[in-house]
Amino acid sequence: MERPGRLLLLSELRVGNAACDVSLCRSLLTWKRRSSSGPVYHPFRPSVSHSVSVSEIISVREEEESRGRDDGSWKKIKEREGKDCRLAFTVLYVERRQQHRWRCAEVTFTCPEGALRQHWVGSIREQLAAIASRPKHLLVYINPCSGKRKGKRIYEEKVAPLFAQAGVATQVIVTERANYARDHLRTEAELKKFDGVVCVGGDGMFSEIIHGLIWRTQMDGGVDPDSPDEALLPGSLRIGIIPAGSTDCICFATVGANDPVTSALHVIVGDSQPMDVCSVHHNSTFLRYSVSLLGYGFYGDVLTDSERKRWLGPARYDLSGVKMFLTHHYYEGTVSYLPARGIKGTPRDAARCRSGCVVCQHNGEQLSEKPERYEVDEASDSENDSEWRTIRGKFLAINAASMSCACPRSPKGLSPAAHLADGTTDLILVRKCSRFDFLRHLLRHTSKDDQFDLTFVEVHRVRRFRFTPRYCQSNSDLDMRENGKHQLFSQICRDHPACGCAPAYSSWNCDGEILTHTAIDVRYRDPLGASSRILVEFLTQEEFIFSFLNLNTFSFCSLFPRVHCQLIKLFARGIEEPMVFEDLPNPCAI
Ligand SMILES: Nc1ncnc2c1ncn2[C@@H]1O[C@H](COP(=O)(O)OP(=O)(O)OP(=O)(O)O)[C@@H](O)[C@H]1O
Ligand SMILES: CCCCCCCCCCCCC/C=C/[C@@H](O)[C@H](CO)NC(=O)CCCCC
Ligand SMILES: [Ca+2]
Repeated sequence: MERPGRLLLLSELRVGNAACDVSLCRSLLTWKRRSSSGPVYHPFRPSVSHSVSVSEIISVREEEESRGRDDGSWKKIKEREGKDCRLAFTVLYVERRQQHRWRCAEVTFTCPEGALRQHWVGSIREQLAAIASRPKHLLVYINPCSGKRKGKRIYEEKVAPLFAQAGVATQVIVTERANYARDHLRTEAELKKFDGVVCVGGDGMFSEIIHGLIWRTQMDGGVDPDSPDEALLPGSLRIGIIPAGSTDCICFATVGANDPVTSALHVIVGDSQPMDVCSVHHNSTFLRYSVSLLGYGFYGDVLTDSERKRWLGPARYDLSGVKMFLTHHYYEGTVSYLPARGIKGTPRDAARCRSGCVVCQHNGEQLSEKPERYEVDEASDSENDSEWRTIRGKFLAINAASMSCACPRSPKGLSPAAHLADGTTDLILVRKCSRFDFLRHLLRHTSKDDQFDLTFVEVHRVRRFRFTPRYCQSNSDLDMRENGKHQLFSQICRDHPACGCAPAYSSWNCDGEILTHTAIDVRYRDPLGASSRILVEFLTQEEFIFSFLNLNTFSFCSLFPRVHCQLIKLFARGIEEPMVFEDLPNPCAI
């Protein structure tokens, strides 16, 4: 029962034809039909109560007589009820639908007198204004080329009206080229003016935003993003994703749906979901950040192949997926990893990362409370350290999933028990096996069966890992020149299958972007270290050869990813547990 001291307002108002007891407490707006009201008194029908948390109210508006609906229904209501519409106000709020979708519902209350309406509207607005986490000014980037190229329309038709209703001001930028948003955030955007950044697009667009924001934060804070040992500074701006892409994996895994209206509502109510970010390095060179999948082998090859089929839209992944499955390439090399210690959770848990996840909370606190220990541990990390484990073999896929990677194609994701914000990534190794077995593994991503319960699959929860393809194992940049040539020719052979030469290298799929030599451009600002200079020199030669042969992929030999716990925050709350039956909204309630 609500303590009387917390009750702000209690009135008898009408909702449609029904008289209702309406109350506003500090956190709840409730309206309950009086059991004797309505056209027919029904002694056995229980009076129905609705409650909306103030935190999920989008806005409140005063109804105007002139706010005409086309059919003049306001006039009809007025005549029917004998009421003055100027005494009515409407509350817009979040309503939960199936499959984690949210919609904007509304309820109109009619007051017996104008002063009471003012009191109600004023009180609700005051409550909303007191919610500090709600964004008031957003910077919005729209990728007009994402997915089915509907980003602009989705924003204008579904999202902008909601932001306007909620009084959220926006500066909207339609990108003119790839990396436009990233570069704008890095150099030009006046970030102090905004409470958050929203991207309309797919995972690639989200990736641009985090690259821009994380870079800017490190520059402003004097942190060297190249160093794999330096702790990165968390940014202050939250990021919203309005899904309009082909996979929308980050949106799906943080909200539970890839639905623009749902995502817009999560932004409006000011949700906050921390997320891990994996920084990928080659020696002392930063390459890219990843929040979802860092994949070598199958997913690298699917992505490389699908990029040539962009014109097909989202279907390109299906076609390339089948093609690369039939091709059945495996890659030889060494995986080393640093198992995550002192944390809760394993990749084989039945429990899932859900809204308010205790595993993420626990591990996040653990890492923030003991940063020194974490740093000391990391400083002593080396391949000789007994903590590091090494596996050599032939692999069809090497995947690191920093979160589940759930998406419409695979609703439970690549690593169903992975966590959004626990400071770890799940390293999944799929060893060479028959096509039939690999198909069993892949198909289990779409069913309830456990994709890890197979002899040729292993999964480890790690903080850092390294993969070195066999032909790079000398691991020296100078040797990379020779290996680069090897890579170059195996690439040619891949494109000319008649010669029967299997490629020695795959590409890295980093959140749906191929890790190419162009990744290196983000680090030119600093004086280069000696080994990096050799690498860049090498890359420049390769760039020339690649562009001459029109080949655009390049695989870095040894990659060194490291997870940064809860580095960024999204306008999301994690996937909510399904509601119990009684909580479901009853459309016939009043
Ligand atoms: N104006 C633009 N013209 C061309 N490309 C752009 C433009 N703006 C952004 N891009 C690039 O388009 C690429 C794909 O965008 P995005 O990720 O939004 O869609 P998608 O690939 O269809 O979806 P997903 O990543 O979910 O599979 C990104 O790499 C992004 O950098
Ligand atoms: C023979 C076929 C059997 C079918 C098996 C289906 C298995 C589906 C697993 C889906 C895993 C999605 C991983 C998500 C990765 C994203 O970070 C990335 C960016 O959007 N998307 C891709 O790389 C796009 C990669 C899409 C791969 C299908
Ligand atoms: Ca994680």
